[in-house]
Amino acid sequence: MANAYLSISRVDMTFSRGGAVNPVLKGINLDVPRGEFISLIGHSGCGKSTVLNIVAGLLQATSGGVILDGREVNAPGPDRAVVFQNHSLLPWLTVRENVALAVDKIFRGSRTAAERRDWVLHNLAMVNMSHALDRLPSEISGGMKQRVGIARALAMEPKVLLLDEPFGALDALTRARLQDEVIRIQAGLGNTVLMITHDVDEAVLLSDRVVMMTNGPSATIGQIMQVPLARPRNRIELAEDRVYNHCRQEILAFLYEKQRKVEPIAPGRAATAAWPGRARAAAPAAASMGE
Ligand SMILES: Nc1ncnc2c1ncn2[C@@H]1O[C@H](COP(=O)(O)OP(=O)(O)OP(=O)(O)O)[C@@H](O)[C@H]1O
Repeated sequence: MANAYLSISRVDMTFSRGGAVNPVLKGINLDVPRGEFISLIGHSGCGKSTVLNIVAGLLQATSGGVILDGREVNAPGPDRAVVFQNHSLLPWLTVRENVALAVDKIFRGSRTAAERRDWVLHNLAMVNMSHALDRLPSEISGGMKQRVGIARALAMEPKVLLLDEPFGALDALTRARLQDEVIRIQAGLGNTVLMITHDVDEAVLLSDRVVMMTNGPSATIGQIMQVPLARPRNRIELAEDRVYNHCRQEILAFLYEKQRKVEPIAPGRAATAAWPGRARAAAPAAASMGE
């Protein structure tokens, strides 16, 4: 793609340990223009985090590589901020200090102390955390911790924001509220985002494109779907929207029909099932769901 900002080219990844070889990714190609919001969806264990970690520079691909804004990625850097499912705030620092640590590290040479302080406050205000600046991570809820993690990532002004199931550990209502905040922030900032999710609605609601991965081993991109929904998006209005529901349907069909995942049943497991009377009836349904 001529206008690719982030380019993942011919990426293969094989993990080897003690003679065992695990070919996880095969031929991953993805070009992302600047400002695009991409979701990566696929069954558990197919290699989504491996893709994200390669883009983050935390893992080196076995072959192929990643180019971001014309430069090859081969180590972690401040141009790629990662938000993980479980917050990674330093427990002995307050909300404000956690964000300030990253801001000071990146902008010490280019912004004054007052500018950096204002920038920390601005980003925490953006995620509605101004009321808890001086609290420790242990004194705030899980959703608030994720907000601080998002503020910290945004404050770094990364070229690409990498979100690894950022709302995965939250209850449904908190998750919805945070998704709405990300929609609002994204409308203003237009970040380039690569987000891993297991949630079909989340993928459709937030993304410009949804990238669907095949099952491993040697997982690859099976399908890419454009989400032709105007922004800003409103979850309540979209619930009845024909295009929204078509997009949902397409992802569900990919995951549960084309990439139907059958978990292997260990020898002898069926016979020793906890509910012997129900084992035969329950097995097919359980086997069809990878996630
Ligand atoms: N550092 C590593 N060393 C060895 N194997 C790894 C490493 N990281 C991932 N794997 C293996 O690669 C495969 C893909 O893992 P990965 O975490 O990327 O999948 P995923 O799709 O993100 O899974 P989930 O949705 O459950 O988080 C798994 O078989 C996993 O065991």
